[in-house]
Amino acid sequence: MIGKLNHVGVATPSIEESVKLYRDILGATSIGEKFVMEEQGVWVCFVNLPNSQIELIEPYGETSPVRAFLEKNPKGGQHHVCFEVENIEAARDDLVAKGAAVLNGGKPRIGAHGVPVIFVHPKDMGGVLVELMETPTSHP
Ligand SMILES: C[C@@H](C(=O)O)C(=O)SCCNC(=O)CCNC(=O)[C@H](O)C(C)(C)COP(=O)(O)OP(=O)(O)OC[C@H]1O[C@@H](n2cnc3c(N)ncnc32)[C@H](O)[C@@H]1OP(=O)(O)O
Ligand SMILES: [Co+2]
Repeated sequence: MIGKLNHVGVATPSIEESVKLYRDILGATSIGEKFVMEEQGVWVCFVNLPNSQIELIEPYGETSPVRAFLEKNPKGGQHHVCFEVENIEAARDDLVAKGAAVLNGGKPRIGAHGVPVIFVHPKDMGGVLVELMETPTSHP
């Protein structure tokens, strides 16, 4: 069912500080502007790589889903992996039928690429928070 790895989410207490690591230490040359995703409760900034992206995420608002993660991991860390799927509802239905816990009641939200996304609880994915997003080109 899953297709390309779209991005790896990295939680950070400061996008500005993380950008310095990817730019100055690892030499990333294409880094986008920081923007807010209010509904998702995060600030987002993409580090663009030839074959994928690192999605830097910083909490936005009191109810941000990243807050608890940063309390446990104050310096930040790898937070989720995101795979592309052709159809988000079909993917969701398939996962639910297989007994996986799809977060937000299984209701897709619009993600940072402007396409619907869902998340699978890490307890059902061997400790890895998995995001699925509809392939951008397959979406009108
Ligand atoms: C913009 C968008 C995009 O790309 O388009 C994004 O990515 S937004 C990315 C940010 N948005 C999201 O993450 C939305 C989905 N995430 C969530 O709803 C939440 O963060 C949960 C994954 C349900 C975790 O919530 P919460 O911390 O309250 O934990 P919980 O009580 O349900 O479960 C706790 C157990 O899960 C573990 N746990 C929590 N976050 C984890 C993570 N990121 N990776 C691996 N394990 C994780 C805890 O250590 C704990 O393990 P133990 O029980 O062993 O101690
Ligand atoms: Co993401």
